Amino acid sequence: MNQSKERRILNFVLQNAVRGDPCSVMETIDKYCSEKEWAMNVGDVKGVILDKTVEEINPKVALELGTYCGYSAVRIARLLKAGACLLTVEFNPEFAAIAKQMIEFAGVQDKVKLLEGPSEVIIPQLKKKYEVDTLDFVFVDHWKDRYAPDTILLQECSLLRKGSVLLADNIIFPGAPEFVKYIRNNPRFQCSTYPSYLEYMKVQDAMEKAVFLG
Ligand SMILES: Oc1cc(-c2ccc(F)cc2)cc2cncnc12
Ligand SMILES: [Mg+2]
Repeated sequence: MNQSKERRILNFVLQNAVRGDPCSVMETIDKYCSEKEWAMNVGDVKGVILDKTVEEINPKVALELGTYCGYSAVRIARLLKAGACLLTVEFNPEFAAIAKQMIEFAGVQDKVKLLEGPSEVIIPQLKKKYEVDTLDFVFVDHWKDRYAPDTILLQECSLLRKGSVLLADNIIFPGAPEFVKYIRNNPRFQCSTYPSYLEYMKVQDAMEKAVFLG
């Protein structure tokens, strides 16, 4: 049975990156996906916006919606301080299996908890099953038509507190119009837009930062 693109990305990392070195893993994924096969990692350009947001917040508890191959999980986890953790949600079992190996190879597994399942099922479990109180940071990077409902669900599950920060990928391309409409017209969020480019492409994209006001 021929290999998936995600398996080819992982194999390229296993053969070319430095085990235990998150930056090496990120650089190797970016090299493969810009030179050989495009893939929907947040990438090295929007990744800097993600880095700066994580460094500014210095989250103790972070959530990622949409793990894919684990690129942004590695990217976020490498910046987390001792005792901080990232919960990352992936509903596709093949992607989750690849991401698990990617996260372990990068050596950030002690900071990352990979939760396999649909976000609408996992989010309501975070408090009781995963012992989350509130989330300091949420990276929204899964299916665009889940962005708005999951943001509402996070609020309904009391997972946001005054100052919690959401950062959403792809609000221009592929776009998340319902989410943008919801979040920018919601007085409980302070929004700002970060124009950028689609990963590995000369195509405009942007990230939306939304601070929950409580
Ligand atoms: O960053 C992303 C990019 C694209 C995407 C797909 C097709 C295309 F042509 C261009 C871009 C899809 C995504 C799905 N989930 C999370 N992130 C994504
Ligand atoms: Mg994305």
